[in-house]
Amino acid sequence: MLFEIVTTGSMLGVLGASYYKKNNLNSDHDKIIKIADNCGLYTKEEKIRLYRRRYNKEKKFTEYVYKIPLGLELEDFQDKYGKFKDGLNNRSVRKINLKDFKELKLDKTILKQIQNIINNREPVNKEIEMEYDGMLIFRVFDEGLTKDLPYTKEMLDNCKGWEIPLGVTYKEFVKHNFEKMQILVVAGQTRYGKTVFLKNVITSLINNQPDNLKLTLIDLKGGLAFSRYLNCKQVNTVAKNSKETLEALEAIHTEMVKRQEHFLSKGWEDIGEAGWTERHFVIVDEGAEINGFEKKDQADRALYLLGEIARMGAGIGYRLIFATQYPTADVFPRQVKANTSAALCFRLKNATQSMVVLDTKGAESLPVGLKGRAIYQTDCDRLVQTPLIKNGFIDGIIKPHIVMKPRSESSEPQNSKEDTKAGEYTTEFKEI
Ligand SMILES: Nc1ncnc2c1ncn2[C@@H]1O[C@H](COP(=O)(O)OP(=O)(O)OP(=O)(O)O)[C@@H](O)[C@H]1O
Repeated sequence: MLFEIVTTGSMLGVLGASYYKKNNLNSDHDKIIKIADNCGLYTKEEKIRLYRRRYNKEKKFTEYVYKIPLGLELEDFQDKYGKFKDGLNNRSVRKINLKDFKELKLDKTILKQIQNIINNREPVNKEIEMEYDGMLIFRVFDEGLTKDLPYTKEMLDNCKGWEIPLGVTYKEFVKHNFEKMQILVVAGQTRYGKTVFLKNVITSLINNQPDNLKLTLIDLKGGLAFSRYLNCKQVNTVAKNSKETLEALEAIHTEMVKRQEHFLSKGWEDIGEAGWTERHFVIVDEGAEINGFEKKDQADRALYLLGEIARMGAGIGYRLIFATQYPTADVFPRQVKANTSAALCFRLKNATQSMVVLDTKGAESLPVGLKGRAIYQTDCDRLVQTPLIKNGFIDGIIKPHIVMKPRSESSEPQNSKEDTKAGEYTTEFKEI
């Protein structure tokens, strides 16, 4: 009996799926034609004409190739992107999930359960992409960007060197490479995923570069978010207030100046040429708090030092991540903004804030309440879903890297010599 139901169910599922695909193909093409018509994308003599259609099974998209009327160009169609996208997503579809048949309960409600499976409808979530290559290429992806991306070990294994898993777009996995883009600004309204992303960065780097990573964590939200990393051997400092922040930044600055002199004396152009493998990451969570330091001269000094790390640091092995929920012009040290090559921007309050971070509007229009959704800006802007890393997963990864460190009230870096004054520590340069 069970076998019959499952077999019948599977057959219905297969038929349903192929019915869905066939109709889906036709209706998407019909819709594209109709939307183009309604948007005035035709001339007196001609309308767009389908030349070829092909389904890419692996990447799950249908490619429609259209001949477009003379006098129209790709941009005319791209301008109507929103209309095409909404038009292709304006309904729900019957979707039979085969795995639901496996979960059937053998009781008197069985027919009802099968009916529910067959009548199941889900909103469509397609993404489109347009390109011109003598013809207009219209790619309709079966699935748009996911709303939910768990962080996995596979993602981590996929990252090499100084890469970390940044997230996914609707069509690919995206990594951020700190060797190529050494400064990263992270912005977003509260509770949209900044801290989770920073924990992703720290955990990924600890796992992939355990012997080369050095971390200075400046957590001006009280130090709780980063507390689980406190005893990791890669963590040099966790600074939680203005005093500790200044001490840590002064120490880094002193070290940077010495390192620069050393490079000069050796004739090395950068850390690559020096052959040094260590990278020192300075991660600031809630950079806007610096402006709120009690003494203005302390705030100015801290912003200046961060600016110096951004200006001088990249070539000699320093990396900076500056995160804030209040991206106004005065929050960003000028040098940080000027030297930033990448930004990850979650939803922001308004277009002005978006302009500060991305130099363009858009972050204010990201979906309300959708955590982890962001614009990743490098040489282009990409809409991404960032991975959600769970604390249990983090603890498993960092466990082998935890060492017992002496508890100290001060945030003086672990490798500072006892006789150095606060804000000063000695770096021994090792040639390899
Ligand atoms: N990528 C993600 N995917 C799904 N949910 C997420 C993601 N990132 C964060 N969240 C959820 O949102 C909550 C808030 O995230 P997070 O603490 O990173 O926010 P935040 O931007 O740092 O906020 P605040 O500025 O107030 O510290 C998390 O506890 C988690 O439940």
